[in-house]
Amino acid sequence: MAHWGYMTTNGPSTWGKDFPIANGERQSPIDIVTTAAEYDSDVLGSNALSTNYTPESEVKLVNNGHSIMCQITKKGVLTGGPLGKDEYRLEQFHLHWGAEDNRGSEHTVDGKMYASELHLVHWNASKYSSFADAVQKPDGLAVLGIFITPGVACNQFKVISDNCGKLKTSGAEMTVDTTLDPTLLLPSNTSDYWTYLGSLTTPPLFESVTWIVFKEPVEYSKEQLLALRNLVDSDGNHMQDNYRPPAALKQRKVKKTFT
Ligand SMILES: NS(=O)(=O)c1ccc2c(c1)[C@H]1CCC[C@H]1[C@@H](c1ccc(O)cc1Cl)N2
Ligand SMILES: [Zn+2]
Repeated sequence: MAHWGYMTTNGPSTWGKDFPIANGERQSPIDIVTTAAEYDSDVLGSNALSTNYTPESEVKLVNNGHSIMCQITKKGVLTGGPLGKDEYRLEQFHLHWGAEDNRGSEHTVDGKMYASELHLVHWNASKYSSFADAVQKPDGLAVLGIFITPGVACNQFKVISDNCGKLKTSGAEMTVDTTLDPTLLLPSNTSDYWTYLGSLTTPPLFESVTWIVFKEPVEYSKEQLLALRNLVDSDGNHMQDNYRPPAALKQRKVKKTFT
């Protein structure tokens, strides 16, 4: 099969051919039905989700043909909440977005799509020796999902959006000599989130992700969203609508930390 992508010929509806797990029991993203989510108090209090990220001193950006990715080199740790005592290390972050503001996120909330969704990908460093070792394990990964809506510019995201023009083509990489604190990419409220067991949202679709999706969206400016839409993918087309539509919930429950 031609390399997977998001076009009619190689998009999400065709992925099951090469990646049968596409129709698995714990696929992502999902539509979050807010009234069906179960309040779970034990992810609060002492066991609150906690991020302890070290600001990057230089930023490594990669156009990997499907998204724009920032490879993390410092030792950022995510723990607590649904992750219990396990410490998950920040490996990279990337985004998904639409051709227009009315679509682009992967998770939806009662059917509502946001303009984009930022993913901070972590691997379970308490149990596994590397990202590659963790990527296929059922408790191997944890991804923070942050909804993005058009509004004021996000200053911390400027280092990415200001450099998209230099990362136009698939495979382009660059290192920017500036600091970036991943904590500042998170919404101000990190206590209210939904969480469920799911998968990577692109091939290889491994069912190894504990998803944590924050309720509060963050704002990026129109220009910052346009910078993403001007990237070029591995087929030479504008990198837009690089989101997978929601998969079936099947026998899963979504938990929430707020009433
Ligand atoms: N939308 S997402 O956050 O669910 C997502 C989906 C697929 C992949 C990733 C993130 C990223 C995360 C780190 C690995 C990378 C990628 C991959 C690359 C090389 C590999 O050998 C394996 C993998 Cl999984 N694939
Ligand atoms: Zn993603």
